[in-house]
Amino acid sequence: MTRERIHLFDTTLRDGQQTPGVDFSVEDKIAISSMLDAFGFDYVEGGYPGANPTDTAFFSEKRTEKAAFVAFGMTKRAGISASNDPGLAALLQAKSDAICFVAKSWDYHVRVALGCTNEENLQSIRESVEAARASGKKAMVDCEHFFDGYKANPDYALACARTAYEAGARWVVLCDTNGGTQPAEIRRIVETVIATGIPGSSLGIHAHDDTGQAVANSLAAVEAGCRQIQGTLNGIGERCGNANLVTLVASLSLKEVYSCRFETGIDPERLSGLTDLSHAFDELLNRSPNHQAPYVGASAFATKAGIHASALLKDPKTYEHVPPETVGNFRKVMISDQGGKSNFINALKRRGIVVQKDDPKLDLLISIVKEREATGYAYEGADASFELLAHRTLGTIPEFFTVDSFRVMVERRFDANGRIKTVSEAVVKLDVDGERVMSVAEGDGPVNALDLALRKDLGKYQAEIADLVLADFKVRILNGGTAAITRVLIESTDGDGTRWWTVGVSENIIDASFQALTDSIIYKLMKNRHMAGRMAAE
Ligand SMILES: CC(=O)SCCNC(=O)CCNC(=O)[C@H](O)C(C)(C)COP(=O)(O)OP(=O)(O)OC[C@H]1O[C@@H](n2cnc3c(N)ncnc32)[C@H](O)[C@@H]1OP(=O)(O)O
Ligand SMILES: CC(=O)C(=O)O
Repeated sequence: MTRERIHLFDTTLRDGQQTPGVDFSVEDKIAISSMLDAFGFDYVEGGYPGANPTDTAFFSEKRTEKAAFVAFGMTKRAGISASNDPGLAALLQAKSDAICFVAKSWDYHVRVALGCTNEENLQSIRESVEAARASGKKAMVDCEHFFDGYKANPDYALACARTAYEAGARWVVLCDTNGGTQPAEIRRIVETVIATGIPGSSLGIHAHDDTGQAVANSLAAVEAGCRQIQGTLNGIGERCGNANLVTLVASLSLKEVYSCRFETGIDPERLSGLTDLSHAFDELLNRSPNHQAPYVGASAFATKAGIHASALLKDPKTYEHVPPETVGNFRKVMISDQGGKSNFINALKRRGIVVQKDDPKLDLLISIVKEREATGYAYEGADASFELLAHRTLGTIPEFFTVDSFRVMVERRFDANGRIKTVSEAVVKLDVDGERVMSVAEGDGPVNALDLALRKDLGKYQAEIADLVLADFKVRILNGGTAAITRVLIESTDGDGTRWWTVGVSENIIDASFQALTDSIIYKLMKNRHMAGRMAAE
């Protein structure tokens, strides 16, 4: 059976730019448009030339190779001709393949926001589309507030869509601008539009996520006949965002109900790059990826529940709706107090530690983890500390060094110029293979001083930790008041780029930090001996 083509229209650089806190530079736009182009989206809407210097500069060149490069802007203003409208002129001059006009399709908006007559608005739509086509560009019309407009005055909303279609718009896009329309309404209204004679092959859907249903609304529109979907990477966009194209690409490709009927322009081999695309975009925005994002989130294929882990080990299909690798994600069975034996066996196996289900040491390890988690440890986020704890409990770890004592001082004093200075100094005494080692270091703060002192002299192991770097340090206070428990998570990295996380918990922040710091060093020494880090290296 031949499949119908769904055209994917990305508006990350236009509607995505309307997200509070998001502000793209020209360089950002260049980088993002090439990512979108390479991934295989059909249309890349780059912004609104003429509205601001960034967008005008961005449209001074065509920025895509395969995707159609689209400029966005409003239809000509009422009361002036198309040839005299400066906004329209900027759109026509932009180096784009197509123009996507935003047009009012709710008579209430025509009256209140535009202040012109319904007929004048239809004329603006018609003449704008004709002007775009006359300049050799494809025209599309985003019918703003189409669904709300249809509910208020169906004849007028339809007249706007029809005017765009008859003027030669390649796509007439039905917009749920305020994002409140429900999937059943979308389906019914799209079917009605098609019944009036505008074919689904010319209709698009632009859904906002104000009721958390932008993806569902887009799919409902496709089921009803629309063949273009507008959306954004990771669903960014005005207010609650736009339809998430990352989710839509995955569902259209992997869910049989869609994949047997439809195909997109995205090469199936690209699908395994979906997680990377989503995360690379977040990197560019300088924000952490959403762990619970469908398909691509770090938790999308993660479980910490023992019953789930047990079944996953027998067959991953038991708790996965699609194989994680199809979208470039991976399965993660975490260690936590929700876990039973299977969870632990699996987690240990991935670290190269083999233990039998009936081994009493396994029961001991499970009870230690559960006890420790009850006191504030969190091994889900501290793989390396978990691994060390397992080795210690199973008796498979060498004793590299022992800590005799440490001391940290924080002193506030005047420096030689009479300025107030706070100095931290740490002293660490270790036993390394029978040799007593004492190190003293000053640091920016007490934890920094302690870290420097601990790593200053590790006797015969010193050269081995030369490339160890502390990448991140997170402190969490677990209960309020002066007797609060502190959890410290430390992220470390080394010369080969491996990253690992260690944890320490104590009523004293310095003590909690010291535990996490020593775990990090011991893990590094284990790793150097190929006794650790299997999972980190996978
Ligand atoms: C649903 C959406 O997301 S639509 C896209 C919304 N995005 C943006 O607005 C971001 C970019 N916009 C801008 O930078 C500015 O609004 C500009 C440069 C486009 C226009 O700026 P200004 O000329 O100062 O107008 P301003 O922003 O104050 O108001 C919009 C004007 O456009 C008119 N207008 C709005 N939509 C349309 C339309 N579809 N067709 C014709 N005119 C329109 C309004 O009636 C209003 O006219 P008025 O100035 O006579 O009251
Ligand atoms: C055009 C657009 O962004 C909207 O109607 O939501």
